[in-house]
Amino acid sequence: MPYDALLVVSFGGPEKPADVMPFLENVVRGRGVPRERLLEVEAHYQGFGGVSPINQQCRDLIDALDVDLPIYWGNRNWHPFLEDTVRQMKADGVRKTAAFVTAAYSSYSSCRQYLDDIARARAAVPGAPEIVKLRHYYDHPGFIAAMADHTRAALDALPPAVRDTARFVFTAHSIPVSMARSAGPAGGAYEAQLRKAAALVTEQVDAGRPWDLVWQSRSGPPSVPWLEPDVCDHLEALHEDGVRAVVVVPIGFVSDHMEVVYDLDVEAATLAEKLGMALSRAATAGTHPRFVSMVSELMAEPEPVPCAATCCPAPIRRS
Ligand SMILES: CC1=C(CCC(=O)O)c2cc3nc(cc4[nH]c(cc5[nH]c(cc1n2)c(C)c5CCC(=O)O)c(CCC(=O)O)c4C)C(CCC(=O)O)=C3C
Ligand SMILES: [Fe+2]
Repeated sequence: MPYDALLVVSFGGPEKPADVMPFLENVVRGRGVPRERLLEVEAHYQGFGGVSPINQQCRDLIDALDVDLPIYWGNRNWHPFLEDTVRQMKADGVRKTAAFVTAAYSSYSSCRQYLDDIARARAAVPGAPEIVKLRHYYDHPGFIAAMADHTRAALDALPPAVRDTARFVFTAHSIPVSMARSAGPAGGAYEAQLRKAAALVTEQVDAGRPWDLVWQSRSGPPSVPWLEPDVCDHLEALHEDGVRAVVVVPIGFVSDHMEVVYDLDVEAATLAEKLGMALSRAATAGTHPRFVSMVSELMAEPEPVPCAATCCPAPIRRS
């Protein structure tokens, strides 16, 4: 193996009430997210004591990893910041590290932006180690097996009377339609990869069961089109079609983020309750043993070919 360390790269999240606004300012800097949306999202975080589950999820994953090398962790938007981590790696004499990013799919937000974060952190640290981002893993047997196990468990948790007719509703973070169009080397990769992952999970759990892919956690100004339908609108539509039960599978996230514990476990769950629809939410990959072993498997693969510079381009911003 050519690496002498593993670097886990993640989004970052607040860990106390006073962190929430500065964290959100970091996330949306220069991105045209309306103030009202920001205040709404702030309230979601404050409703959970100002703590996002994401950082603890990163610590749990790092504890679970079976990797015989030093493991480092750096975030885009909150402590520990990637640049500080890269500085520490340099001080420790790391020369070449693999980077595992906690986002499985191609798009500007889930791939290119992390590459840019890594490049910026390296540029700020003279003599920084070489950092090799591991490949996309949305269709890796480890990720799929973890999500299939969790989907099966969520299905089994539904009342027996509605279990056979329950629909699988896969959800992922919505992104602007323009970002979806330019995702991956030939465009459209975010949606195509999500569809592939959802199909693989369904095939393993119960081939032939009807499933849908829908979106959640829309941000940005209302004037900009984002991927639709939203998961809540979709639950209403399913209800009107007579569907009585759903298994909601957050296939777009690799661990429980605020989007999962608020937008699904509070918002979607409240709506389902109102509609009289049974809803069971599948766990995210988290520290599932097959997801954990996947990381070592990725590190043992030949070094991935880097993405082309034109892949998943940054959105054009008017500000
Ligand atoms: C594709 C994608 C992923 C999946 C890939 C990945 O995992 O990276 C993801 C993950 C996450 N997004 C997160 C949080 C937020 N995302 C926001 C805003 C945005 N997300 C976008 C896309 C994505 N986001 C986009 C296009 C925006 C608009 C602004 C911009 O162009 O960048 C905002 C602003 C407020 C709002 O929601 O409006 C927040 C607070 C957290 C942390 C949650 C926690 O604390 O547990 C995580 C893991
Ligand atoms: Fe986001």
